[in-house]
Amino acid sequence: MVAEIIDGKAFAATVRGHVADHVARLKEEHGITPGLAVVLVGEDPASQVYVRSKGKQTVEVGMNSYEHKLSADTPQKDLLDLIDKLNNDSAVHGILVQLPLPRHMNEDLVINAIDPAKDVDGFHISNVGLLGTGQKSMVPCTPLGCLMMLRDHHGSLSGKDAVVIGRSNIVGKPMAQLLLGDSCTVTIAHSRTKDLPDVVRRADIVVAAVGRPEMVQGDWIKEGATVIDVGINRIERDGKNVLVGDVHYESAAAVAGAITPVPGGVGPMTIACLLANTLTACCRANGLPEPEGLTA
Ligand SMILES: NC(=O)C1=CN([C@@H]2O[C@H](COP(=O)(O)OP(=O)(O)OC[C@H]3O[C@@H](n4cnc5c(N)ncnc54)[C@H](OP(=O)(O)O)[C@@H]3O)[C@@H](O)[C@H]2O)C=CC1
Ligand SMILES: Nc1nc(=O)c2c([nH]1)NC[C@@H]1CN(c3ccc(C(=O)N[C@@H](CCC(=O)O)C(=O)O)cc3)C=[N+]21
Ligand SMILES: [Mg+2]
Repeated sequence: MVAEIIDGKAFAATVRGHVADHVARLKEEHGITPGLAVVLVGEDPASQVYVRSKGKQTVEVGMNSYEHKLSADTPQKDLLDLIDKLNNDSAVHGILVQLPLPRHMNEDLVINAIDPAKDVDGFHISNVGLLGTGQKSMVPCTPLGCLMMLRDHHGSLSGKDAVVIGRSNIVGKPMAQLLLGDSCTVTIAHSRTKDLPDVVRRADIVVAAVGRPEMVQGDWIKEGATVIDVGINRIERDGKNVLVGDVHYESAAAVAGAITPVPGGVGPMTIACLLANTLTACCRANGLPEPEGLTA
């Protein structure tokens, strides 16, 4: 079997197109422009790259982008004051604080200081609780992007065996909740899982969110399974810096039914879903109907 390549880059462009259309209508009919504030603390080069492309794409879909860059040694109190200001700024509909934060900061405390209605990452405990109980919430962007690609590829996910590798609060756990919501039988694997290859072999859907370059091998994959590779790992190969996923692409693509590439898979969908969430937050804040097909 040669896997179908799930083109996240193209899908993301389509999602951004829907967002841009809706934003244009909001402006025309209501004079409202959605605004996204992105806060970056410190100078991590990878984070700077993401923040730049988020800002660029925000403007491209017609939204306002507000970037706040704080130095790595900023006191936590100053960050909390900034979040308070953004919470109370009616031009700001979405707030994203880029993670990870410097070590002297308490990530849970900072995230939970964001107004849950503006928490476009979906990391606030209120949104986590709403998602876990099947209530309307802000859904984390990376898992939402994965879900959109899976629904697009399969139609219904009902009854499928899904394995999520990784149990982080930002990817693995919310991904598992979304798959459960679509009636998959969900297994969450992690570093203490016994015989991971054997667990993965049972899955119709594999979502890899581990942070270990090319760990998932082709001979772990059931023939015809769908493989979603969330991993973003920068490694050196033949003297060059390259980006690889958590899945060994070549061997997995030889057995899978469908697979997302890295780059060009989950990453672009994550940013498209951030814009979708910002639009959703703006519509909710103004009591207007939400865009269709852009939420879980
Ligand atoms: N494309 C995108 O938009 C995004 C990509 N990412 C990428 O996704 C990956 C995961 O990110 P994140 O969830 O934040 O990572 P974390 O480091 O927070 O979590 C990694 C998870 O993988 C598990 N794990 C580690 N080693 C193994 C192993 N050998 N076998 C099985 N499980 C293992 C850990 O288990 P345990 O809990 O037991 O330690 C943990 O649950 C990274 O490559 C990251 O860069 C992240 C966010 C967005
Ligand atoms: N509060 C917060 N929210 C996040 O959503 C968040 C975060 N912090 N911290 C870091 C991770 C990582 N992340 C990515 C987003 C896009 C790509 C992306 O677009 N990747 C491109 C390649 C980009 C490149 O070449 O480096 C691709 O996969 O094709 C990757 C990774 C969001 N994250
Ligand atoms: Mg983490």
